[in-house]
Amino acid sequence: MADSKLSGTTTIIVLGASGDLAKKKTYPALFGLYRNGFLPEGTSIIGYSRTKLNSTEFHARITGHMKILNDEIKNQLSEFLKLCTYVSGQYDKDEDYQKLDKAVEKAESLNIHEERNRVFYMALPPSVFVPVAKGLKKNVYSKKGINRLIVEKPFGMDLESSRELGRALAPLWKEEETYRIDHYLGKEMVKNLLIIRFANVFFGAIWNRQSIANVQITFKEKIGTEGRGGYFDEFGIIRDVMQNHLLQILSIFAMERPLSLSAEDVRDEKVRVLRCIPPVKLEDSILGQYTRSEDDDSKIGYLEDKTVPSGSTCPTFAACTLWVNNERWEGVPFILKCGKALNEQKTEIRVQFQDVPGNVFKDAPRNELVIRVQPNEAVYMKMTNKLPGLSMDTVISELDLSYNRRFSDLKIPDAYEALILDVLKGDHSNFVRDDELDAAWKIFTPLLHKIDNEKIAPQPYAYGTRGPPGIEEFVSKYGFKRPTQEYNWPEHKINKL
Ligand SMILES: NC(=O)C1=CN([C@@H]2O[C@H](COP(=O)(O)OP(=O)(O)OC[C@H]3O[C@@H](n4cnc5c(N)ncnc54)[C@H](OP(=O)(O)O)[C@@H]3O)[C@@H](O)[C@H]2O)C=CC1
Ligand SMILES: O=C1O[C@H](COP(=O)(O)O)[C@@H](O)[C@H](O)[C@H]1O
Repeated sequence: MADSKLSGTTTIIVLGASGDLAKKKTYPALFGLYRNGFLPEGTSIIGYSRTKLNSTEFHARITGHMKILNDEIKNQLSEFLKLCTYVSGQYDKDEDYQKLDKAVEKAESLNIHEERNRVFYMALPPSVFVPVAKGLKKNVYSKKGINRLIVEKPFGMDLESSRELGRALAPLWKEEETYRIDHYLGKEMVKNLLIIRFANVFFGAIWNRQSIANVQITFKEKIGTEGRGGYFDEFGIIRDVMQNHLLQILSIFAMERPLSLSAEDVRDEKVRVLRCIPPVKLEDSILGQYTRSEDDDSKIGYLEDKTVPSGSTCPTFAACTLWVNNERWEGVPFILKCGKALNEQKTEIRVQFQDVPGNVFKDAPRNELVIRVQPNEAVYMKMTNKLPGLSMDTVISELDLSYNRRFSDLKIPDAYEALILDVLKGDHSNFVRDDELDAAWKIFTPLLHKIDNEKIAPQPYAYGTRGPPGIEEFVSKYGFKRPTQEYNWPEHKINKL
């Protein structure tokens, strides 16, 4: 039952409905599902948070980030808003939750179905996860249907706090009722990884230490922590992005073939590979913190942000090399890099293959497979080709699967849309299991404690650059080789015309 598709009356309750995540991600995703007919018939959506808002104010808030491109969408939105109501209340008061329960019952009474399912989405800061999970279980839990609880990251600050959170939630919500979101698992290209790897015989054959020299998983953002400095400073870039999003990508990239595509089989393999990774060492890491831009005065340094504590040593950039000690990967460096206030926005996996053995050509650079998660989803393989003409000169070219050309008529769903739909279907495959979380924290906790306790000074880098100056040397230390030949991607020329 717990893993089945919801039917009957379904109420989605968004806790923290007045907040940033709810307005930027949760409600736009729910609207996307509504427009595409993916919400179960008779769904109601009830927002709950402390702020007192009337219905007009609430609707204005949750629609602020929705793209209303034409009249059809405008009409759909006004129908969608009829499903969305709001209740204000505290996170630690039984009587407020009972008020919420009454509102849910009222919405349910409009439907004839016996079964009454409730999906609770905690778009909340972690400090209130436990009181809210308790209040909901005690006062709002459905006795006549299925209950599901969606929990946002961060799941703790380190191994111990994550276990503590787990111990507090476990007696209230069963593992099969809990959906821990890592929204990168809902991204199209991350979901595609399983298919690229296990449905293509040629990739299957070279996915190992014999062919692959190194793997880089990179997350870059152009914006800094503007306005979020207070929150960010407690966590830093490793907890914000690397320990979750990048490690999730690594685990799917490196895991063995699952027995089946069932959630437990997939997650068993992810856990198994995570357990082969020893804790990251400080010597295998480089930390950075951005300073003022050299050419744009509006781009201030991290420490100049008024929400950041003065003298903070919080890293806004990190590169860490992980080792997967198993038969497939021993000796292959997995370089995870992430940072804010950098030169570009992108998330990609760059697989660099070994040198050509016994090479007879003057300049045959390494092959690379690039899986670009965002923006402009693409899979391309950089290969060496004969330069057309009378010589035997070589040129770097590409086998290119650019989604905007190949799948131009298909829409790539938003990650949150895909994940909320999975919750409605009862599919846990793209959610983080408790033992997976534990294994992920074990890899990063010793390093995080060292950074926090010893206040390891990050290297400064200017806003809008590629990161700390040492990054080049860092990646080349792990065997990454930049080609000596210039590489021109034809689209660059087209864009310049
Ligand atoms: N389908 C498509 O959309 C395709 C697009 N292209 C485009 O062609 C261009 C070149 O492709 P590609 O070679 O894959 O990517 P890049 O040249 O952007 O990056 C290649 C590697 O070199 C590093 N690097 C980039 N600039 C520097 C620098 N100045 N100094 C040192 N290291 C650097 C990058 O590191 P880091 O990531 O850390 O910056 C990355 O690891 C890109 O813009 C790419 O998007 C190519 C093929 C297909
Ligand atoms: O979880 C987080 O992710 C976002 C980046 O998400 P994306 O889908 O826009 O790539 C990041 O900005 C934020 O700091 C982090 O908490």
